[in-house]
Amino acid sequence: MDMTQTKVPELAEVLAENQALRSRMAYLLEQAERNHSIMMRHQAFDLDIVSAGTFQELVSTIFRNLPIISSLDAVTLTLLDEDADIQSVMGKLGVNFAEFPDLLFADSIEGLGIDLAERTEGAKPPKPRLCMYDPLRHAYAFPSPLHGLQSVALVPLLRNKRIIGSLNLGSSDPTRFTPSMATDFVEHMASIIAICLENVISNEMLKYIGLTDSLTGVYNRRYMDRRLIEEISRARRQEYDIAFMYIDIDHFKRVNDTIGHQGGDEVLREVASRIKNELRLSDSLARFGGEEFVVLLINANLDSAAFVAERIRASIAASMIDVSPSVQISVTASLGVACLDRSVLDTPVEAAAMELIAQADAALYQAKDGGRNRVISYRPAT
Ligand SMILES: Nc1nc2c(ncn2[C@@H]2O[C@H](COP(=O)(O)OP(=O)(O)OP(=O)(O)O)[C@@H](O)[C@H]2O)c(=O)[nH]1
Repeated sequence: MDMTQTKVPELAEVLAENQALRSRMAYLLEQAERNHSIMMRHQAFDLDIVSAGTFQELVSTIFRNLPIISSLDAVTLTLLDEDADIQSVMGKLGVNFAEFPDLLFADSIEGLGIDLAERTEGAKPPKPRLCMYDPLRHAYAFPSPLHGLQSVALVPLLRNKRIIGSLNLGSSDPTRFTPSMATDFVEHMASIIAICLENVISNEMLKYIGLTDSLTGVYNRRYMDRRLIEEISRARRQEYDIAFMYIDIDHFKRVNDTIGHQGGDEVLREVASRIKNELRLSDSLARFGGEEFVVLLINANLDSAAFVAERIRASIAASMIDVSPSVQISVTASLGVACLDRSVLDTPVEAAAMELIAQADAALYQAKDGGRNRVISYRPAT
């Protein structure tokens, strides 16, 4: 009997084993390549969101890229916004929420996509919840779910163990998110998203505070000076009219003397609100300091600006202002209106802005001089 033959495997066996190893290797290689490509895509995504400079940019990047790089069928983002500050400030900074139907806001932690019953007890931060999609339980996270949603991951967005929102991922594959799966990857992704969100929100809030008047909530002089330059350049390019209005409360010193400084502050707030009610969304209102307000009107010639000014004057004078339950006061205001002269194109924009402000101021002076509680339009001497 030939002993060597029993020890040496058949050639066919070796070939089969070799083939199996090769295909196993090819599979592992393919997996490694796939994982590498996923990792690269996620790294690119991380870079994109880290470099987003504004809230709008960050949110658009998340909604545009995350479904693609993670092969998801649904992505929604819920932000905890108890006093609606985020919505209010972002709205004022020009974020159009209609563009982001998957951006949701919750006024309490219960309104997030996180199942409170499942939240980890004690000081430990809540963990992501991966499970089958349930239209009832997940209605908060997916208010308008796509047809065929099967499994979801509700991932808390945490900053220093504080919940700031929830990232909600959905798939039409029932095995994509299951309770037994490891959650490190989604947790890591959510932590980067949470940092980015907190950064842009704080930056936008700071930006907003620097451009608004803390007493009345309307814009301040810094904002208006900047805006005026932008709008004059645009109005010149696109050939439309812009008008500028100065509004000064009459005898405001007397108001303060009669009802006190705090009462005066209340009057300023109410006057700001009455002016705002008469404006279009495209117009902007700022407090230039003291009892002076200014309005920049887009697409308005001198006559239409004077018409709006008259409405503002009437609304301020129309009814008493409730300073407190027992104190009411009646105030009037004088208004000066001027329109940008678009025929003069050789003046630098900054000089044109100063000129426009000065013209409205001169008209206001005439309104004061003429007896107050009136509107005067600036008409250049011909
Ligand atoms: N309550 C309050 N008063 C302010 C504020 N800023 C300025 N004032 C007051 O506004 C008053 C402005 O008075 P004046 O500039 O003399 O003008 P006026 O009394 O309104 O008289 P005319 O403008 O000529 O009608 C001053 O008494 C300031 O102290 C503020 O933030 N709050």
